[in-house]
This record gives sequence, structure tokens and C-alpha cells, in this order.
Amino acid sequence: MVVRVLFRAVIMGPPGSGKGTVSDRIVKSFGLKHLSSGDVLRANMKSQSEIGLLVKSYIDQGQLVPDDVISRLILGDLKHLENCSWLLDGFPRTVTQAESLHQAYHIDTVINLDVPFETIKERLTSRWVHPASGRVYNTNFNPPKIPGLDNITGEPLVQRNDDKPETVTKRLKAYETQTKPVLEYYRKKGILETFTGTETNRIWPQVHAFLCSRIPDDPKAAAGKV
Ligand SMILES: Nc1nc2c(ncn2[C@@H]2O[C@H](COP(=O)(O)OP(=O)(O)O)[C@@H](O)[C@H]2O)c(=O)[nH]1
Ligand SMILES: Nc1ncnc2c1ncn2[C@@H]1O[C@H](COP(=O)(O)OP(=O)(O)O)[C@@H](O)[C@H]1O
Repeated sequence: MVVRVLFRAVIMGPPGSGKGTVSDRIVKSFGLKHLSSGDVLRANMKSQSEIGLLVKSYIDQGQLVPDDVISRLILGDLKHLENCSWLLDGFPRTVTQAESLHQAYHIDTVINLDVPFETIKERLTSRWVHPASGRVYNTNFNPPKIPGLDNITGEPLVQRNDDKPETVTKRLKAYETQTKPVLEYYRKKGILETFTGTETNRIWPQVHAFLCSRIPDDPKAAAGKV
């Protein structure tokens, strides 16, 4: 019988720190399943589900959605990934959420992207997304091949409602007061790994090297396919 060791990680960082960008690279290199709370919430808003209608006003105002709503949503989705290694992006964002996750799963490592707020503000106002797929572009960092259009479908890109400068300020405040304590929670558990910098392309090789040392039996990582 082959016993597969599961690896469960969380990626944290302020809005715009590159969680989604780094998560895509982790998925490509290490084959973990990726679950993004923001993507799950946006899919609910798009389909106008009961939860989508409930969370819209919080998200548009740059506030966190209530703990019980997001915890039920994410822990419910994780039930479908029981036999998979996964990477959680954007959850937990409060200590209450971290405790709910802790009661349900063992977390091996927490990757913390430490990017200064000044760098982030500029990035978010130049973030463009393809709503149907969640593909993310940036007019400076990874522009689409044709300005304003998605590389794969050619459909128009849009700016996220909550990437307006005044909403970004509120999201950064929410991060400071509600999410920073989660870093301390994981630091005390001895599983927090912080990567500091202003450029994803400099942070990524460090994250990759770290994960190679933690997921040594992964065939893609061993082959150096970054
Ligand atoms: N200029 C610049 N933009 C970046 C860099 N890394 C990511 N981005 C862009 O910054 C925005 C925020 O990144 P994203 O991965 O969506 O961050 P998240 O909000 O933490 O998930 C996106 O438009 C990215 O394309 C970088 O090193 N430099
Ligand atoms: N774990 C969570 N707890 C509460 N609200 C959340 C959570 N995850 C996402 N949200 C809501 O969705 C919004 C967008 O989240 P996300 O896409 O992760 O933002 P970013 O990628 O910029 O950090 C947040 O500003 C918040 O309103």
C-alpha cells in the first residue's frame, strides 16, 4: 500500500502582497490544490447566491465578511479535498477563523508575504482581472498581451470594485487590526515562515527553496520545474 503524506499550507499577507501570484506558482511547481477565499466569495457574488448577496456590501466597503459565514464556506469546501495536499489563500484572516481551522485540520506551514504598504497601494490600483477565470494582470508587472483583454479568451478585463484607493485603505486597516494577530497566533505555534521584499520575482525563489525542503518527495520539485 502506498501511503501519501499530505501537506497543508496557508499563505498570508496584506491585500496585494502577491498571495494569488505566488499561489499560482506554488500550484504549478508542487501540485497542491489551491483554495482562495476571495475567489470563492467572488464566485458567490457573481452567481448571486444567498451568501453572495450577504457578503457583497462587506466586500465593497473593504470590510471582512463575518467569521461564521467564511468559516462555514471554506471548511465546507475543504471537505471535498480530504485526500489532497492544499494551499489556503486568504483564509484565515482573524484569530477566530484560525481557531476554527485548527480544530478541523493540522497545518504544516504558514507562508507570510511581508510587503510594505506603499508598494501594495500602487499595485492594487493597477490590478486588472478576468472575472470568469480569476486570471490576474497588472499593467506594470504582468500586462496582458493586448491591453485590456484576457490572454486566453480575448474577453475584456475589469478592475475589482474593492481596488479603488479609498477601499484599499480600509482593507489595509482591516489587515492591520484583524489579520496581523493571526501571524502572532501561528508564530507561537512555530509554523510561521516570513518572506520579506517588494518584488514577487525576488520573493518567489526563496518560497520555492523553502517548500522544496518541506515537500522533498514531490517529483516536480525534485526535477526543478519552477
Ligand atoms: N509591480 C508589481 N506587481 C506585482 C508583483 N507581484 C504581483 N504583482 C501584481 O500586484 C497585484 C496584486 O497581486 P496578487 O497576487 O493579486 O495579490 P493578493 O491580493 O495578495 O492575492 C496583481 O495585479 C499582480 O499582478 C510585483 O512584484 N511587482
Ligand atoms: N478569510 C476572510 N475573512 C473575511 N473576509 C474575507 C476573507 N477572505 C476574503 N474576504 C473578503 O473578500 C475580500 C477580497 O479578498 P481577497 O480576494 O483575498 O483580497 P486580496 O487578494 O486583495 O487580499 C476581502 O477584502 C474581504 O472583504
